Amino acid sequence: MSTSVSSNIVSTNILKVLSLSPEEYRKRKVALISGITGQDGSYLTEFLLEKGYTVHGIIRRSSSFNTGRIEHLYRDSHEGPKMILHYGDLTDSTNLVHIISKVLPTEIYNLGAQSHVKVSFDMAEYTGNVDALGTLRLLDAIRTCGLTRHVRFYQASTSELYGKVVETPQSETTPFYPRSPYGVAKLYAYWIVINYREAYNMFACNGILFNHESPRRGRTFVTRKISRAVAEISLGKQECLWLGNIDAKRDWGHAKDYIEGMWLMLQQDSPDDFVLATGETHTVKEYVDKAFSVIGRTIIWEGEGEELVGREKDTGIIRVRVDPKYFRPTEVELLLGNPAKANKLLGWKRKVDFDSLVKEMVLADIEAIVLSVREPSSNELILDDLHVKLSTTLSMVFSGNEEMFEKQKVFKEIITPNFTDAGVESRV
Ligand SMILES: C[C@H]1O[C@H](OP(=O)(O)OP(=O)(O)OC[C@H]2O[C@@H](n3cnc4c(=O)[nH]c(N)nc43)[C@H](O)[C@@H]2O)[C@@H](O)[C@@H](O)C1=O
Repeated sequence: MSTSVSSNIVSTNILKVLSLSPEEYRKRKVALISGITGQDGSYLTEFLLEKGYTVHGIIRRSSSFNTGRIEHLYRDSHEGPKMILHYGDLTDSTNLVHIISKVLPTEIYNLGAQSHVKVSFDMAEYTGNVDALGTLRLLDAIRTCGLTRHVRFYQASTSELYGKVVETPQSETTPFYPRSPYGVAKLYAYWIVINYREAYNMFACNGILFNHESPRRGRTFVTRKISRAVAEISLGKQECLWLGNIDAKRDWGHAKDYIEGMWLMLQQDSPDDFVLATGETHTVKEYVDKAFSVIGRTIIWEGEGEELVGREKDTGIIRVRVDPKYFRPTEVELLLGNPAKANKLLGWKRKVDFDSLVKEMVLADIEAIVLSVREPSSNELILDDLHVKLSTTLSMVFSGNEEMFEKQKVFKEIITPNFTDAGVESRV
């Protein structure tokens, strides 16, 4: 199809939908997600598909695969796909206009960002371009397509806006004091959403989300870095974990719970901004302690500052050390959110508590390692050694827990054939 014919179809489509009332238009249930390949994007896609939406996602072109988290949702186009991916980028306005005019979404979730706080100090301009101006570009693309009255817009705002906090706990009325190029870029995005809401009467909301984690969290974020390391340590594949500021306090919830909150914001009668948080705060050190306790080990802390070490009680082995390279030029020391407004107006409440979150992440990482030993590249010796350590770890982790006991059986079924002589011969 030539470009001009395709453009004509796009404009005809827009004209058709503009004749619908916003209520009629919204009945189509079409979502567009930037950042669909990330942790939140993947959970949100599952959630919306379940609710009967057609989900479109914007993905950046990359020479390596970046769709691992949503691969399981992809169906062949001949089966009538419900998730459709488009190449695009928050730095490319023309492309955003084209995607929106083609997709004609009823809801847009702007989850795309350079989201790593430490990296934002190294890539400050890029972070501003994507996180701040990218939000403006999306909002303007909606206007360019004439869809301001039709589309509802969710902005992934963040507790990093509070930065050097001026009050605790932080709520929707707490003043902001961002402490990184990431936080500053998100501050622009927060205000441009409010400005477009007021200036053009758009249904646009900020979800001020505190840290939310899961087994799908990227491995450079501290919770996942720890859960992965603890899993590796339990299987004898790693000896020590190096961290930065382990006294930092965060309000950590489960990403799956927060996804529902995002959607709820767009289902209200009028647009507003909401904090989603657990109302609990924990230090990075507490996360480490809890993660090690999942594999039945206790960490004893010794020393201070950069000399601080975490020693395993039973063996005396140093399992945690501090590396200043992970420190940030300006740090956010404490975050603790007050989700009362979301509780009251959205009926939203987190379901997964801190202990369950840490446990799920550590177990998922153990599982991922177990499954990876099935790769043909593994060799017999490694498998043999791992089998002994794995059996010990599994018994400790799963003892006394009915639900986990079932999982242990599944793990054992998966790995056992790999470790028998015949299994190693035939499978590895
Ligand atoms: C809500 C907010 O949540 C996230 O931002 P973050 O809080 O910076 O997340 P993080 O897991 O990178 O750090 C948490 C804390 O842990 C400290 N920390 C210690 N040692 C290491 C360490 O080794 N690595 C990392 N990454 N952090 C460490 C670090 O200094 C910080 O105090 C993003 O999703 C962001 O997009 C967002 O919006």
